[in-house]
Amino acid sequence: MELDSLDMAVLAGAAVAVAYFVYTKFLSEDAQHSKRASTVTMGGPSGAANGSGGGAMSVGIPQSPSGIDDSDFLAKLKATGAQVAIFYGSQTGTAEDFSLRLAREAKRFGITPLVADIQDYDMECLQTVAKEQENTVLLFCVATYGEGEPTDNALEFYNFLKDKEESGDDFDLTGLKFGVFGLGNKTYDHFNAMGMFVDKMLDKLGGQRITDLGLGDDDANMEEDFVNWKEQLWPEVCALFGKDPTDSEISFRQYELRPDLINKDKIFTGEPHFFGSFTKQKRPFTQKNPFVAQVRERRELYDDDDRSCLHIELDIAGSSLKYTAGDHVAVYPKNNPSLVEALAARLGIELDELLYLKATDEYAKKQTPFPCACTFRTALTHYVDICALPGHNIIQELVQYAQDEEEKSRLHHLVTKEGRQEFVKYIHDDLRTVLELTVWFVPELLCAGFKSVDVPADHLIELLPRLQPRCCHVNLIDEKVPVFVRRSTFRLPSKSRIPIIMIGPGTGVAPFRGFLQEREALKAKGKTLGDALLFFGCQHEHKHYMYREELEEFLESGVLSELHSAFSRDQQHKVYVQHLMKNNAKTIWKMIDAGAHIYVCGDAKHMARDVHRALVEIIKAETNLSTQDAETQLKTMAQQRRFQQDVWS
Ligand SMILES: Cc1cc2nc3c(=O)[nH]c(=O)nc-3n(C[C@H](O)[C@H](O)[C@H](O)COP(=O)(O)O)c2cc1C
Repeated sequence: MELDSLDMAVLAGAAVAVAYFVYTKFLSEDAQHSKRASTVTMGGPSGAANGSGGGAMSVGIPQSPSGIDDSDFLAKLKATGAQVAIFYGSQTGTAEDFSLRLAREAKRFGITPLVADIQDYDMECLQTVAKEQENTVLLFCVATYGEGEPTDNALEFYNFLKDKEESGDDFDLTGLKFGVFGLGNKTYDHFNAMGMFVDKMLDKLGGQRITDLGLGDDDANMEEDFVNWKEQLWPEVCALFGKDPTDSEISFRQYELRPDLINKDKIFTGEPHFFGSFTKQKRPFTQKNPFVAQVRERRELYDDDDRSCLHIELDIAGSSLKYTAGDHVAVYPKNNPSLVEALAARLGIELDELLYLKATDEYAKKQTPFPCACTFRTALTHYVDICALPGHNIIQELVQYAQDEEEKSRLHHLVTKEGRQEFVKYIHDDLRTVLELTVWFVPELLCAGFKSVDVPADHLIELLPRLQPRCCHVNLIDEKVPVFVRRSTFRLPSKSRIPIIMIGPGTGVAPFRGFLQEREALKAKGKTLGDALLFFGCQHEHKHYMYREELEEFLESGVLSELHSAFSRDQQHKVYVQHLMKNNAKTIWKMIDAGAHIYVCGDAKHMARDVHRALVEIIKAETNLSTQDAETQLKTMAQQRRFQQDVWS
């Protein structure tokens, strides 16, 4: 069956099950692009699964062979002679990928880069760097999460800067040359809060901003924002080091093939970090060491030939994985085997051949782009995102491999200033993946593809972004999937008698199923339950009303007090959850007034905004407050964690 779009909700039943939701968009059965790396939500009452694992593991990514203390940034700068240091604060890899791209480009200009995970260094040394290394440029690529919070790896740096701000310490960064690119999404309330904060603080502490703060918006076009920012950045940096900013045509390889380093006893098979971790499972299970869970149940929730939404239960018995209702379960995806085969055929490689890619720079933090050695099949299946939309950097590198002059100039045009609009249309609007660009020879794409591009497999693999934990359709046919728990801040009130209002259309209902199961368990223990309202919505009642029976049972047992469902396409005028909320304005206000907690889960772009607007209107209408005051009230509720959102776009 060919699917236009696939929504998958994996939801929990008992303590051994987990829940997640996925959005994967298929361009076609064969050329698919994963539109959104959505995280995953735990369902079921909070819990843990006990048991024991076993076996030893070893680290797969070699450490720097330089012999210097890896946590001493100043020493590293001196040893490497780095002229530009690029720090990243990244959760799902985009900021890290951008940092690596900056490093590659620096090399192209003849400037020595150093890429650094922001959590790896003690930032107290920045003052000394400012004084002793006045020619060094520090760049920061930092993403924003949660309610304007830093990524996990940038938390310490954030606290460090906050501390400097509040303590008024004499921490002087005069002379420190810096530039910041923030990664965010405009559909969130706190757009790029972390990027803005880092930029503001470095300036406040005396640093010298060499280029304006860049604000990337992945709701619009992050790639374009990044390219625009770099266009201002490089002339400044090149001027500092006496380089020519137009002189960047030389290809630069970050990794080289090193068959001599292959140890036949240590061939990775897709493990994200530790050699042998898939076969010898040893607790604790984390992102680097996921638990390989058995798929226990898989069932279709929709009755629709065009769309699919799956309920999947995973067995986490014996894992000791702990979760609280509202947490997410992340899954390591795999690329579609038929796409891998097709790509291999195009690249002229034998999939079972072994591959070892080693950094050309011995000081590079990552000595291999992913665990090596492995087969080409493993690399293309588990480690690189073969369905990514190509950024400027990939196209720029492909130019040199185009055999046909016309194709060469068309490709080149896409990465020039004049070709900017065409790039956006050709790649982003039309969702054209690397595969389609260079490889895919289905007849209708022949004219669009660049079939003369003869790129070596190892170079393409080096350029492709690393496949990130999320969910992928291939998991649906797998019996086992590597998973780990991502903590969320989406939490039930500490006291069960506090009323709750849940708004979760579509797969946004997933965490609420977990909340209701949690309440059921609390009720069974004799706890008093406050009122609970659920606003659910879907297109068609008879096709997409997932978990209807279960929700009605919760209603019957009193675990759920009221269930309001909106079926947007079942009548002429579209009805959404926000309309039902307005119809129930008085009840909602009474509950808010009584201390209710409000939860919104699902689409950030339209639903969450409309629901936010509806709440403001309800508060306004029931209290006679001005719009501004009603908004302030909702903001205060958010600060008190009485208004929580888990949304994605
Ligand atoms: C759960 C979640 C929360 C987010 N919260 C915010 C936010 O508050 N403000 C913002 O500007 N962007 C927010 N974003 C968007 C990310 O910052 C953006 O996708 C970024 O590219 C991620 O970079 P990374 O892949 O390096 O982690 C959020 C994304 C997710 C998935």
